[in-house]
Amino acid sequence: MRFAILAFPGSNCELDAYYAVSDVFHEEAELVSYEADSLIDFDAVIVPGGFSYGDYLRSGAIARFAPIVPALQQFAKSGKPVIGICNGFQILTEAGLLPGTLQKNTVAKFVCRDQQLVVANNQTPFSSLYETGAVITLPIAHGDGNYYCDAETLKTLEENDQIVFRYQNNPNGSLGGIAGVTNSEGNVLGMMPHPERAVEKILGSDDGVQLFASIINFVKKHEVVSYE
Ligand SMILES: NC(=O)CC[C@H](N)C(=O)O
Repeated sequence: MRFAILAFPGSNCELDAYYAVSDVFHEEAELVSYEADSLIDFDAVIVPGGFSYGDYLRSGAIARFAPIVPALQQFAKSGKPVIGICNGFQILTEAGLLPGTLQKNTVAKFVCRDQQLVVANNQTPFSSLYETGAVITLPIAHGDGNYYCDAETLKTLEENDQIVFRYQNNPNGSLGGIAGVTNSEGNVLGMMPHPERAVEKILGSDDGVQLFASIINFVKKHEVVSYE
């Protein structure tokens, strides 16, 4: 299968994602410029972390207008998996592909450390190989990771089982300790922690392995929806 890994000016985690997919999982990966206008022939898209456009205005707020974004929106509509990690999550909320927004951490600091998470839902293309309720460790590294949405949206997220990961010992003030959510269709995930930095024991954790393996399983098990 083929992963597209988007690269915006200021992205800095695209090579980590590329390494995880190609060297650890031996799947095809291609870096796709923010200036491209098509995602035809890809099976999954990773919107990686970083500081797109210097995080000016708001994290992700400028990237949302990049030429690749209409193709990303169309790709997401086709039902194929899209994962936004950290700045990628911020871009997906700004692009209207995920509910809610990411505000400044309540501690008003950039927080960079290993973080325990609870897998809140394993019935998604991104989490099927975890047990629901499992506690996993992934690194976090963000200044704007404080997830917020209005009360009605939170109710919908809970009723539809769209919350995939929650923090233990909430590091950033996120509503309900939310660390990762999907769209209502379940094929777009945004998460602040970095699974691509936790794919080998030597990195301190390999708890991100099941996440990528879940995506690969999902694509290989399902007939690929044709993309127009
Ligand atoms: N690692 C990242 O992607 C950083 C995300 C974002 N720019 C922040 O600091 O909140």
